[in-house]
Amino acid sequence: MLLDSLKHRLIVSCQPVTSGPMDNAEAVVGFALAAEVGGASALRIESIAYLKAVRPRTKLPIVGIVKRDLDDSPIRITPYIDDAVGLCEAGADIVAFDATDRVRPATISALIVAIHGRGKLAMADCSSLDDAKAALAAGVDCIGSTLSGYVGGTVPDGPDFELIEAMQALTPYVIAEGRIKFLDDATQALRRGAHAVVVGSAITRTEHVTEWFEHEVARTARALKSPVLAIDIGGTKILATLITNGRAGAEMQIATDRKVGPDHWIAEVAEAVKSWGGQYGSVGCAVTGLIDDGVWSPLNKSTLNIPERFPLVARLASTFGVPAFAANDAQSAAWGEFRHGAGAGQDMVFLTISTGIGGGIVVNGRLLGGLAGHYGILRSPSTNKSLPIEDEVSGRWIAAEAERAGHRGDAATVFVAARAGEAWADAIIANSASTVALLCQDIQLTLDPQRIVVGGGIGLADGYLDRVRAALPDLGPRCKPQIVSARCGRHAGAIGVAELAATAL
Ligand SMILES: CC(=O)N[C@H](C=O)[C@@H](O)[C@H](O)[C@H](O)COP(=O)(O)O
Repeated sequence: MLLDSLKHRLIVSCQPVTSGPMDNAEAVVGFALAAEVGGASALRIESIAYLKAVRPRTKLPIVGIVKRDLDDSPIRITPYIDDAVGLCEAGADIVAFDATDRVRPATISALIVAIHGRGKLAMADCSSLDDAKAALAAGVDCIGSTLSGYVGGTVPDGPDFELIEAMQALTPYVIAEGRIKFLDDATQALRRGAHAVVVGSAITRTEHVTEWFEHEVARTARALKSPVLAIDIGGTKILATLITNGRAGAEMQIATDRKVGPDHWIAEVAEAVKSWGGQYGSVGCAVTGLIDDGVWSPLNKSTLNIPERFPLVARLASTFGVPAFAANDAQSAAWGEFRHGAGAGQDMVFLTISTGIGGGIVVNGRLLGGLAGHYGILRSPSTNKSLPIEDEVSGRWIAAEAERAGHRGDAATVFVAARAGEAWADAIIANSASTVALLCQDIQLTLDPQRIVVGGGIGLADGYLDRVRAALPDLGPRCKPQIVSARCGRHAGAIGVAELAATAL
């Protein structure tokens, strides 16, 4: 039957926005013929008049509907028997009607009798699985997800894939319809079991499509010109800066008072940037530790002792009076490098090697959140399994090793000594670099990123990355990580979190 010929095919709904400039037969016929040229397998046409205009111009099957706004019923699609009859007579092959469980002028059974009596197929536009069950029990030939999201409450953004998937248990003739806007929506609908897919607005409602683009363009324009207040809270210092489109403007820095907590740090920053009030529209905060749903928890209390589950985003929003966003600092820096630095828009892993080790992962153009990239606390099989890897690599470890070798000083002094040819210092740096080399190799073998971007005081110390590259195991050229130096410097976290905030908010 006709429905079988529509298996895995595209149906284009050509419905002008009522009273809009396209609300005339000529425009509807134009859209219908353009859809046919483009390869549509069927059309969905609204109103008897437009169906009569389209019918003689194409051999494609047509799903016909009549839309009405009734005073005494919320039923909008083909509410009356006369509508169904008129559509059949105007040449519809399938007549679709509102099958929602609401006060209605004509029963579902009566509509089906009228449609089947004229040799046409009946399609139930459903809002739920219960609608679909009732319509099938009454004898419809196919069911659509058309009205999901339109029977009360806020209309969701995307298609109702769950309903589409669940409907398959009832019949093979499930038509995915409603808010299918992107190529991926259409293919997903088919993968999740739809028999055919209807696209309307995204193809034929130029007013809507224009609006979608305009909205995004205006949003981006706002983001590009309005600075974000970016705050980077680290174990030793707090940096606040105004970031506009990846560039740092005014900035201030204060030492992190480790004896107090986040409420105090936020209050301190608010006081220090008071004069910037009114210049920014949102705040982004990069922090050491874990951010889940705007809530901040420590991962390593020795880096910074913060309470469990601190409501960071809520506190920032109430303190600064603008929408707020927060992310882990190394993940933020990864995003900063990806968008404006050495990542160059390629899939990458970022490592910051300084007092400890942090990291972030960008895969398929998306920054992974949660725990992803917290390499510092990894217990690597290639190193001492009982210790986090940062305890065999970082600035703290380098200084501690130096002391064990009888040389007091910080990591920088060890680098100076190594450059001066001191064997003890050279051995410590070589050890740290070879552990990082193994980490980079493990990263390459798990994620195969296009580049590994390394930053941080140790990572960017003169000659360090060359040592890392030299210490990579020889697994052949295909397995070799591309290790490059970070470019956003100390602003990487701020730049990244500002951009994440601008996008998320
Ligand atoms: C809810 C309702 O009245 N839906 C109508 C049903 O015919 C049309 O307005 C939609 O355009 C059609 O379903 C296609 O959906 P979308 O335009 O989202 O691709």
